[in-house]
Amino acid sequence: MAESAIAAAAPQRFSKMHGAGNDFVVLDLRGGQPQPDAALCRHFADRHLGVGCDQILTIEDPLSEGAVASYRIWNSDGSASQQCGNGARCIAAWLVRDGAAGESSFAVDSPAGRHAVWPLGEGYYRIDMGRPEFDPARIPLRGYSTRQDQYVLDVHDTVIGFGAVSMGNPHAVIEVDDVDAAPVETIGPMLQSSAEFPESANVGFAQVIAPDRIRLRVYERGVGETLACGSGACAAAAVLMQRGRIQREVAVQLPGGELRIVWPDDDSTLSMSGPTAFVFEGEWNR
Ligand SMILES: N[C@@H](CCC[C@H](N)C(=O)O)C(=O)O
Repeated sequence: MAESAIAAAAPQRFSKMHGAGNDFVVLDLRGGQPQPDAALCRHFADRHLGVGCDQILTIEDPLSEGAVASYRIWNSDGSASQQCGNGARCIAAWLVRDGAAGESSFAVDSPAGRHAVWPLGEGYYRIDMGRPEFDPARIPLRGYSTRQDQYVLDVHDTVIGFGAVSMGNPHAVIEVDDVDAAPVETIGPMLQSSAEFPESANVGFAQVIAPDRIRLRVYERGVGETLACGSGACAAAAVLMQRGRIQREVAVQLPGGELRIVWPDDDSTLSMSGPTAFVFEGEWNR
């Protein structure tokens, strides 16, 4: 395994956090410290040989005027993502604990853009996740020139109907009758590897429980099924709101916890609220 610059500059302090069970190793790289390479990310994420996490989040200097910091997202397989909803809340909590941000609203930058953050108290945060992007070219979803409420693909003789949206990162959303019985481990990787998703996708399985409540499981790109996916919750809510299946404010029940999504209308941005938790602090000495 290749040694990266960050591994050489040991010890590297980190925070272990989670948001609704989606867990993270958080590295403070402000001041221009080097990024971990893909091999080091995989090592951090390894649940037997490393710390164990779904994603590595790196906190860096702000990219836009007035933002407190920026962050990047690395999946457990070492691949980079543009967005992480649960991660955004954890970054916000980390910055508040650090003193870089206060208890009033502030802004952070991600690869997907700038996000307003509202501390809600008791570890809860609301994040402005931007406008859902349904244009197939921008998801990206190949083979379609116009957006559709429902796409239908035949992948290895399995017909899959799904909605598609970008929350900064690509998502497919499949509505199911019973989320407990959803074929997450088979259809998830199948759809991810289809040629129509050139950058793969996070695949959500959503069950409508009531007009203001859904259940959701997500097979994440670069990870597999996680206990919660914040951007996946936003994506599922946006797709089902667009179809008129649910109200514009909805609770999303995930295996690891509950998130609240509000998208007042198609022209507004969508916000996500939910919990954060610090698990432990550590030093990486390899
Ligand atoms: N768990 C995250 C999403 C993390 C990135 C995703 N796996 C991707 O590759 O796009 C969330 O809470 O949004």
